[in-house]
Amino acid sequence: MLPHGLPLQPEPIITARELSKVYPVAIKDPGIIGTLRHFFRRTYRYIPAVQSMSFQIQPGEVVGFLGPNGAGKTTTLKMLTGLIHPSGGTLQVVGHTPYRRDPAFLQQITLVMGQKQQLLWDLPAMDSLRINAAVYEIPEKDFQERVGELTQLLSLEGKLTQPMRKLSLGERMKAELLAALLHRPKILFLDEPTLGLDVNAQASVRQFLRDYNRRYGATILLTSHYMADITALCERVLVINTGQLIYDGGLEELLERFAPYREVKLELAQACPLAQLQTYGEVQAARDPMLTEGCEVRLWVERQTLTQTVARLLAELPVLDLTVTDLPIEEVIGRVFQGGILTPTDSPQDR
Ligand SMILES: Nc1ncnc2c1ncn2[C@@H]1O[C@H](COP(=O)(O)OP(=O)(O)OP(=O)(O)O)[C@@H](O)[C@H]1O
Repeated sequence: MLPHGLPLQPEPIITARELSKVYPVAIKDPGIIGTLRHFFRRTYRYIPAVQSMSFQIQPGEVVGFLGPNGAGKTTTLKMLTGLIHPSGGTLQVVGHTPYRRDPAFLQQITLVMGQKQQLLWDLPAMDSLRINAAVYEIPEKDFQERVGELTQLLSLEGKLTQPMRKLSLGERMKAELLAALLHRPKILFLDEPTLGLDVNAQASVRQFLRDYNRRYGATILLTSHYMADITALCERVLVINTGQLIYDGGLEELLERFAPYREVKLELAQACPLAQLQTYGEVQAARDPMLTEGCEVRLWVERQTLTQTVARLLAELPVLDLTVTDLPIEEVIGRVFQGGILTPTDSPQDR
């Protein structure tokens, strides 16, 4: 505790300052002349994948990385884990500079990529786990204990002795997680950990990650295109667009600030002209092909005027049924990406 009674703020486990990555890509003109020219004198185009990104993460946090395709999420994870060298800025992860790849650093982190496997396809997972145990110098007793515990947490009983190719996609992903956690890392970097899994398998991976975070206080940084992963696991999100950090803060706050609408679903006794519907709110005609001849309408109405608008709808239109719901989270995030609603400094920390 500090002298004035405030709890001591722990040291951040990750600190990125002005982090950048530019990929040089060689340009080759088509044809034999282009090939020859390319051979003797290369010209490059530079892709700014990550631009001047600064953030800190505290031990035990679960943080979601959100962004559309090509935003720079994987590039950031690769820099955080030391797989690639930043082009600019500084980075400290558990007190280390990642790209030096010190063994003491590697002992404390793990990276799981949903589209890449580390366990060998034709071998039972247990054989690969033994190799990992040797690499990380895990004593036999600890190995047995950890495999037992993780097997139970992941419901993988009886699966580790079968060749990987005989396991389901979900079981393979869980075995990958088990292998990635055998050395008890303090930070988990997860790139699309539920990619391609069915809803049940996704839910069980999520549940596992939540339990693991609580049990060991592990810090988790994850990217996912499934919003359910983010809402179930992350209180805080970093939103990246075209390599820039455009939001750093609470997920709830992001939704509150950038979804100032609610969806009003109407069933009308008879069709109503579009022009009139537009006086009540934003008509989601694209989502309702029946709009022109049918009687079902979806409107996005500003929260502030919701009560008056609903009263007007009921008074002025032949309403059979009316429901009000929050916008689906995917819609909100999609709007944040598309609309440039945020600017690079528009995050709660800056206000
Ligand atoms: N090795 C590379 N060489 C050149 N450009 C690259 C390389 N890797 C990524 N890029 C480019 O950098 C940008 C960021 O890519 P990155 O893979 O980090 O995005 P992402 O947010 O993870 O996307 P996704 O959600 O599709 O996985 C993209 O424009 C991509 O084409």
